[in-house]
Amino acid sequence: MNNIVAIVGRPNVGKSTLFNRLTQSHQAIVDEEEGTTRDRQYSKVEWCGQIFSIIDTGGWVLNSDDIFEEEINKQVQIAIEEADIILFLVDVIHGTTDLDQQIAALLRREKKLVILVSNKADNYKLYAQSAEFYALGLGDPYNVSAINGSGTGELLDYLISNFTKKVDNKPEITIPAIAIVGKPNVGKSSLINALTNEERNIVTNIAGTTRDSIYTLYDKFGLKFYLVDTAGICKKKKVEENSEYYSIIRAIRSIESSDICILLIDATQCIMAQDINIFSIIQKNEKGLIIVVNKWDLIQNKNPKTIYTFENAIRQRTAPFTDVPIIFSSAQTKKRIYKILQVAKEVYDIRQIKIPTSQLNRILLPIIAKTPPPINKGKVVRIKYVTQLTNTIIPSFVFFCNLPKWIKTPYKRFLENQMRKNWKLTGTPINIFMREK
Ligand SMILES: Nc1nc2c(ncn2[C@@H]2O[C@H](COP(=O)(O)OP(=O)(O)OP(=O)(O)O)[C@@H](O)[C@H]2O)c(=O)[nH]1
Ligand SMILES: Nc1nc2c(ncn2[C@@H]2O[C@H](COP(=O)(O)OP(=O)(O)OP(=O)(O)O)[C@@H](O)[C@H]2O)c(=O)[nH]1
Repeated sequence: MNNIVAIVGRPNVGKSTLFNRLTQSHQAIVDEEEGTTRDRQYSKVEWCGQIFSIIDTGGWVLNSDDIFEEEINKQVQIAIEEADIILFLVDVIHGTTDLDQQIAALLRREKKLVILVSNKADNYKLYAQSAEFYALGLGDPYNVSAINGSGTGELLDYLISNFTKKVDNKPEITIPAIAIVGKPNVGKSSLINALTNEERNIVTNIAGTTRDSIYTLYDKFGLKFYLVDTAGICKKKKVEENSEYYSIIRAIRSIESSDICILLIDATQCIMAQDINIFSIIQKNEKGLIIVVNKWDLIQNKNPKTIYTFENAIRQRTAPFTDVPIIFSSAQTKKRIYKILQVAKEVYDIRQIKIPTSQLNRILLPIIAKTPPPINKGKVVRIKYVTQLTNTIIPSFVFFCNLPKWIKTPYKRFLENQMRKNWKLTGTPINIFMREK
């Protein structure tokens, strides 16, 4: 499981600029494709071989200039509880404000590691000014300029040198670990209860260190699986219950610790921005995915078109990742809840698919011959053969060709779609790599 880093600070100190700087120029690992829209809230970063998740608290409020101090304080509190390291951003051009002092006071009270970042230090003259931040009582300020990038490499070095070693405590790798995630009130607890009620077969309940995930083993309906839960949840108070930021930061840990995510959406609301946020975290973590439309019992006058309309709406919003099972169920009436587990197991098995090289080439080469990569600036790209990589977490395929760099995202998508048409890869992301040969 990865470390989680949260960026906090008052509006306008440059949180989103720093987030973009850290995630874009230093290779956000999953977003490397050109043309993918990046959301500012969550990303995975790789620095010197270490992968971590980074969250920008500011991303959760639309017009953050107007947000109340109370809201900022709440977010800082959640970050303190849930993140591993906090980057506290201040603005060296503007200097210390009352709100900075309030946030610092909150941060000083806790034991969590806080890195004080003095942003907008675009030149040496400004570096000297950052001395005023010592008064915040959080140690040395780190001078960075999110805009021109200076200091950010050192900041990342320091950040990763402070990571705690995370031991993945999932006991057996051959059993699927399933996380049930979704926005507040969609029915996550109800589904877990429906699946596990009167359950007498709980074999183990392995709790890791405080912030790690808990894996509970179930042996039910002929299926063995772990349900992933996050430690430290129960002490949450009412105030935080409806905060999207809170539900997201909680979801991140469960998602990272699982193989398969069951994303619950509410039938009475269909698919909304908050659902899409969680969906994209699942995608970025390359997990198996099943979308469950819960509370299906509340939809009146269902006819064959109803499901079709729902499915369409979901696939439109989640494009281009549309090869995902969608199940309509009710945690309350228990309709189709076992189907969810069956499909989860199917997706888990699909992730282990091994396609023989001969089969890949027999099917894909004629397709490629018929629709070759487009000629780009006079360069003709020839794909010679394709093979699957072994020992990968998700199915990963290498296409050998003369000019790998000239194969762009649309053609890779075309190849992926062809693979999905010819092999059942539903519910799992796949990797397509181009290599020179
Ligand atoms: N000079 C300078 N300006 C910066 C730097 N980083 C950010 N800014 C500017 O500061 C302003 C605020 O930046 P944002 O990244 O939107 O700040 P934020 O903290 O995310 O703000 P909220 O969305 O309101 O929470 C923008 O005009 C940025 O261009 C920097 O390193 N140097
Ligand atoms: N009609 C109907 N109501 C449901 C169903 N599933 C859950 N509910 C109701 O929806 C409400 C929220 O359910 P929870 O299981 O607490 O939702 P949750 O996602 O765990 O909520 P948070 O803990 O806030 O994240 C409760 O009142 C449930 O009784 C369903 O399938 N049908």
